[in-house]
Amino acid sequence: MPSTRLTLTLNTNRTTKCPLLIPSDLLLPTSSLTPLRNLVLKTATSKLRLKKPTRIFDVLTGKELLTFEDWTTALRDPDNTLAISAGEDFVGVPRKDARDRHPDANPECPVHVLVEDAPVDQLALTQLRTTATTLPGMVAATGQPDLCPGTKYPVGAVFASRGWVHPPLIGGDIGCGMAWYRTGLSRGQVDGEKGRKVAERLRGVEGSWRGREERSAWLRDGEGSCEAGGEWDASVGTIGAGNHFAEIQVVEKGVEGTGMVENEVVLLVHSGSRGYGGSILKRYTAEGRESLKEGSEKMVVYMEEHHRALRWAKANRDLIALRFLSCLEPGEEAWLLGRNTQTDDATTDIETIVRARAKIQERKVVDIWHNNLERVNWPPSLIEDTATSNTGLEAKISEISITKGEARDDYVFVHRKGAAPTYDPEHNLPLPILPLPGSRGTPTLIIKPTFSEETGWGLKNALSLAHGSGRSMSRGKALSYLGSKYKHQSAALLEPGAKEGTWVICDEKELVFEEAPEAYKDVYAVSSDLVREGVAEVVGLCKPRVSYKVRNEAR
Ligand SMILES: Nc1nc2c(ncn2[C@@H]2O[C@H](COP(=O)(O)O)[C@@H](O)[C@H]2O)c(=O)[nH]1
Ligand SMILES: [Mn+2]
Repeated sequence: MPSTRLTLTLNTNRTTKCPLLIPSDLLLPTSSLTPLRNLVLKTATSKLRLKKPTRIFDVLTGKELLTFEDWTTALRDPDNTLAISAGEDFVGVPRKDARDRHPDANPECPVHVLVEDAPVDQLALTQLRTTATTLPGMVAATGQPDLCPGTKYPVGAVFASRGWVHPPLIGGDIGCGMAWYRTGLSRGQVDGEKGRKVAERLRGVEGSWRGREERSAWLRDGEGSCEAGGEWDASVGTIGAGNHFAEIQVVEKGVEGTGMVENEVVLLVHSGSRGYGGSILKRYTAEGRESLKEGSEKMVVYMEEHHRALRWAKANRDLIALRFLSCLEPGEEAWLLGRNTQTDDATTDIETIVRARAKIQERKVVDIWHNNLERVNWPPSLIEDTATSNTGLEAKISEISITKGEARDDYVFVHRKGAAPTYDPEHNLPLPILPLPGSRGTPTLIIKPTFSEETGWGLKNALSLAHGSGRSMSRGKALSYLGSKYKHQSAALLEPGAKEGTWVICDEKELVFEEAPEAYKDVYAVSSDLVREGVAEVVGLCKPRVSYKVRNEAR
């Protein structure tokens, strides 16, 4: 039997590869698997420079090679590739062959990639294309310019499907999103050294907010209660780990009529459904079946739970804003509720809580979910309406048909994972502005979605835009590379380099490096891709002054 040729690649970076010839005597049914495994792992150590390789996956199927049968199946395909892992699970979406393809998969699914200037990782493109062509029901996929690789599915991506929903595509942080709130401060109160004082005032915003009954009252909206249960509700009003943040920004270039006024100060809150969303996803992926058929009992219940988590996430952002405003505008009575009382069983009358939540809405400029699922009319089109059709494009685009379809072929489920919507689902109207944040050290652009015949009225961008600049380095890489680059200067990463810089509150050492501005792509490259593709305009700009991630309040 001739020897078998294959390729080894890093599980976490498919661009690093090396060839390997397996001698035929290692593949006899009577052979032990140990020499074969050792040869592969040893080659990975020497040629791929992987320090401690322990697991081997078939890239085609994503299956870990454990038994003799696994090995023979994997080596049957000429030139197959094995992904070598240092212990982590398989990264990416398996490319199943035609025999295994789901009957509702669409190998011809159109994939738009709106990227030219922004750098994009090959693994993210592979994840985007593989997901679009293998999961059932896919009708369109779009890679936004902030596209980057996820564990299995990409971030900065939008997938539209018919007849199926896929909970893992939007991930566990259901309802994560961003909201801008106006504050009563002006730039003179946050520029330069003043920013340090403002940062100092941001205390009492960690840990559970007040008592159970007050939280329960806060978690009521126009649809009733969106409580998740004591365990999860205790975290409402908290920012959470990772790259969630609340940031005080100066509006450098405002946008008339939107609440973003030049030289005023706004608060950008980025948070989601905390542990609650993750607990939902876990239940729907526990059995390994990740796609839900439309109309099945499981899908209907998932959609209900997902909707509740979206509402919870909004209530969370509003409560974070209340807690921050209580520090920023201490004399304002409406925000007093944001302060924690000494005892957990103290109660406030429900009226006060309802009033405070209403007051927060008055300060809100925009609030979007960037991890969510939505049923929308497809393909997007203009509704010909004699009342508006002669009054110019602006009037026409407010009539884009987004959620009105009834027949099955009229609508799709848009899955957003790290992608902002271009319209307000509640009022079914295009959104006037959206935040496009860069990082804690770079501007947040104010962008306006645009619609035109050339973009298929939103088809090309799947009615979505980039939600940020996206990572240029994985967390792991940022931690090791930036951690050693700034080894003796980590404190300097938390202070503004110049008058216009940012005071950063981040009492978690690893997060300082993982979330450093250098770990993100250039926000201007992302915006120029959106503008060139004809899906957005840049209409204004904010700059960060105080960025709050996490504070050890005992200090
Ligand atoms: N203005 C700030 N922007 C930030 C910060 N940290 C991250 N980011 C940007 O937000 C998005 C969020 O991405 P998500 O996938 O976690 O939702 C990210 O792409 C960055 O561009 C910050 O501290 N301040
Ligand atoms: Mn997010």
